[in-house]
Amino acid sequence: MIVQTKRTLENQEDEDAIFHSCIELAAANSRQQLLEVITHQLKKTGQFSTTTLYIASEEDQLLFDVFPTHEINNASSPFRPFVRTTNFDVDHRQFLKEDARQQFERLISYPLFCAGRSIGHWVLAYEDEAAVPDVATDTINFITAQLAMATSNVLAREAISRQESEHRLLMELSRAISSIRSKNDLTAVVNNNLKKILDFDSITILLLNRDRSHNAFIFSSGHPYHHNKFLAGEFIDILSYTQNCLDKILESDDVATIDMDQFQKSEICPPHVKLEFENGIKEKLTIPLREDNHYLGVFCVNSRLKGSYNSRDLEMIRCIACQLTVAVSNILSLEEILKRDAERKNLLSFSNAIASVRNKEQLAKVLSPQLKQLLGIDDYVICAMCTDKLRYTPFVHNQTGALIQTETFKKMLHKYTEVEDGIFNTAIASHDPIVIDIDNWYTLPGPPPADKESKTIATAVAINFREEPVAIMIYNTTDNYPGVKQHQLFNSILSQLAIVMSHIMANEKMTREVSEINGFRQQLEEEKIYLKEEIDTAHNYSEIIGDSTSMQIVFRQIAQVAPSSSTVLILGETGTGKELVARAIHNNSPRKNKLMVKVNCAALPANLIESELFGHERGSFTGATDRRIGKFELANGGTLFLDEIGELPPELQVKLLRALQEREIERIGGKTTIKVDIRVIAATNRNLEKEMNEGRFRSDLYYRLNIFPIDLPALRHRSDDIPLLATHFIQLFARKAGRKIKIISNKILQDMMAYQWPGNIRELEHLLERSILLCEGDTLKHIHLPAQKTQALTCEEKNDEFVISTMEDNERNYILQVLKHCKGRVGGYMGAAELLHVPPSTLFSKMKKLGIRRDIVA
Ligand SMILES: Nc1ncnc2c1ncn2[C@@H]1O[C@H](COP(=O)(O)OP(=O)(O)OP(=O)(O)O)[C@@H](O)[C@H]1O
Repeated sequence: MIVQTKRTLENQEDEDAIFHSCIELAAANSRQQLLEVITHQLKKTGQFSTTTLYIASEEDQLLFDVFPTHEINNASSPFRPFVRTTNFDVDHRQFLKEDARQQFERLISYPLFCAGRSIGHWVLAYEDEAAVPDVATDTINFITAQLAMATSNVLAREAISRQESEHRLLMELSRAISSIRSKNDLTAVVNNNLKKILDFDSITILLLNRDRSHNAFIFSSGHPYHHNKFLAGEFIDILSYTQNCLDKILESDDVATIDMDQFQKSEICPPHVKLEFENGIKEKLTIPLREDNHYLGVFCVNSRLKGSYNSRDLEMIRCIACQLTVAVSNILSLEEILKRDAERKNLLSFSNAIASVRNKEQLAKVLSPQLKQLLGIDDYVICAMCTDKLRYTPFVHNQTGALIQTETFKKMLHKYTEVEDGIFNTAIASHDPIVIDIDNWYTLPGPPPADKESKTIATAVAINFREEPVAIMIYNTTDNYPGVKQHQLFNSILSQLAIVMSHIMANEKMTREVSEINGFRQQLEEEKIYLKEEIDTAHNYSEIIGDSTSMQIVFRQIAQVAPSSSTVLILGETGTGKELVARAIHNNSPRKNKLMVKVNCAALPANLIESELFGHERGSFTGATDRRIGKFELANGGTLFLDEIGELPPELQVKLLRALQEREIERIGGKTTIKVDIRVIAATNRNLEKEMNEGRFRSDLYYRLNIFPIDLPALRHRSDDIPLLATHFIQLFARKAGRKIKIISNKILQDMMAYQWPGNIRELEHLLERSILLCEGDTLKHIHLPAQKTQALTCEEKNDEFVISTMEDNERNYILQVLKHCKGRVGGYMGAAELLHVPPSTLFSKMKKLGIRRDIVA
């Protein structure tokens, strides 16, 4: 109900004034103009002392307050409680301050309606009750309607202009944000642009990386952090934002208002927020910066006043947060790009640095500064799995690292450790670096010892390269594990490292193998020289001289056994020609194009015979610096001549027996058996049967060897061969000495035939060689038979002289004798060819060569 006025308008002048005022009201563009019309024009009509216009906006906003004693302040306005009522008939003065209450006797309130909606009240204050005019209701309605419309117009204009301004500022912000490239740029925008749009005391922007493992803060210039002497720069990088606090903020997903009085008491309140509180911040508004499903950060507005932000401000904060999200996303992406770029550069520099590395020493030299520079790693040991795949051992380490210099670490650098030690195997199984718990460290069986005093912490990372795992153990004394922050770079570096290590390992293996091959080559060279000498020697004795019946038997046996691969046992006193016979068997066998390898079982120390026979692997015994193949392998495809077999130690007799039975051998220290195809010829001057009976020679080996025995007669038992042998050796040594000795006295010959020859043909050979050297003239008149057996003879008589003839002559004469004996028959039963053990065709060609005609003989 509208309060009735006491006085009525009396004349037309007043009506004109009201009409005029209303026209002016309609034309008012601003509060100022509106105020002027009310105070100057309408005052004439209302004759009030002062007036107030309340607008019932959402926030009960006071539009005008022209009370001289009151500040324009929403909170303190005396009419604030009534603006939502359409009228009030209470004694308004009770709401006035003391001085105002005394000043005004009457307050009249007129409701203002616009488009059917109450928009506020027009309150008139009168100092004197009597001064209240008596205005007609129509007139009052007319004026309030005009005033409501004018006020509504001004409010609409203001709203438009405010929106325009906000729009302009947001555009500016948007422009500024679009040019943000770094945290520094963002800080500048926060400081320069936000203040124009929003009223605040300070701003905090929290930036989160994807896994929220660390975050950075950007503080506006008014923030107390800028006054903290420990913190320099516009933003800081800290980990102190407790996860709980962060989760709580992000949970809201919209603007959340935090009462700092309460929050600073809670456990989850981070230190910098406490600092804000201590610096007078009473209210904090937070809103997450979210892009799709990722939280990029949090935007915080800090205020020293509580409840100072209205819904329009909150909308503005949301709007700013949207823009900041774009900026933060750009910053993080750009940082990621720059980080990747830097990592690529670092990786490239790392690749270049280690590209030329060829060995461990070079690797350590290059690696240590690189790991320090790129990842901040000081003390590290890189371990590689051994070839047995059961153990691992340090491969390369920082030789100048402080921790590694300690005695405990030095010891572990030469250790082999089981792969299943709880560290290496765990590191291999894990895709990520594993951090080793220092307390468990001591309970594990094999890991490198840690220095408990230095509080060492180890990080182990493993990588596989071509199924060869290598692990890097990094030691440090802080819990800021190197490599964690630059995980990707770390992994890339490790992958490259693994490649280089595998190259080094391959190089080392190759060098080892090359040296082994060189060893073999050298060995083969030696073998070649040895064999050449053997062959040269063999060639000297390629002819077995002897015509005695016993030698005929030997020849026959050689011819019988040679074509087969049967084992032959040659028995006979020393110097009877056992080796010569062995070589004859080999040269007449299908194996003649391969080697006949001789092993003198008596000439080697017992401990070397095995290696000599079967070979050995590198490192299989002290002194085995290289791999060496044995005589069995060397003779593969040919003949193995085991001279002096009777001297073989019993333990080797077993091994030899096995090798002969299995036809395969095993190198000393070797893990595999090697098949060999050899023919064995053994020889001894001992009575092997007696040796066997007396237990010095294994019976099984004896029977294995005694498959085809050839018994060589002692020279004293075939003395009729002495002239032939003497002729052969005199010719040989005379030629060698460049002499022409053709004649030997019959006396000497008879003495020689009477001599026992304990050294057999070798003794004869040496005696004649010496005698020829001492002989003067072309007749051998003296030989030096051992005195106790015989005496030196001097043969004076010419008719006693033994005429030396050539082999050819001897051969011719002998064939002639045989042909005579066979009555000129060459082939067939009991023909000369059969008696001489040669094919008839061979004998024919021989006869042709020697100029023997059958018919002459017959
Ligand atoms: N029938 C032979 N004709 C020519 N030379 C022979 C004959 N028999 C042996 N010799 C020579 O006698 C020397 C000794 O021969 P060989 O080494 O073969 O005897 P051995 O029985 O093997 O001796 P040892 O038992 O001492 O090893 C050699 O120089 C060899 O050429």
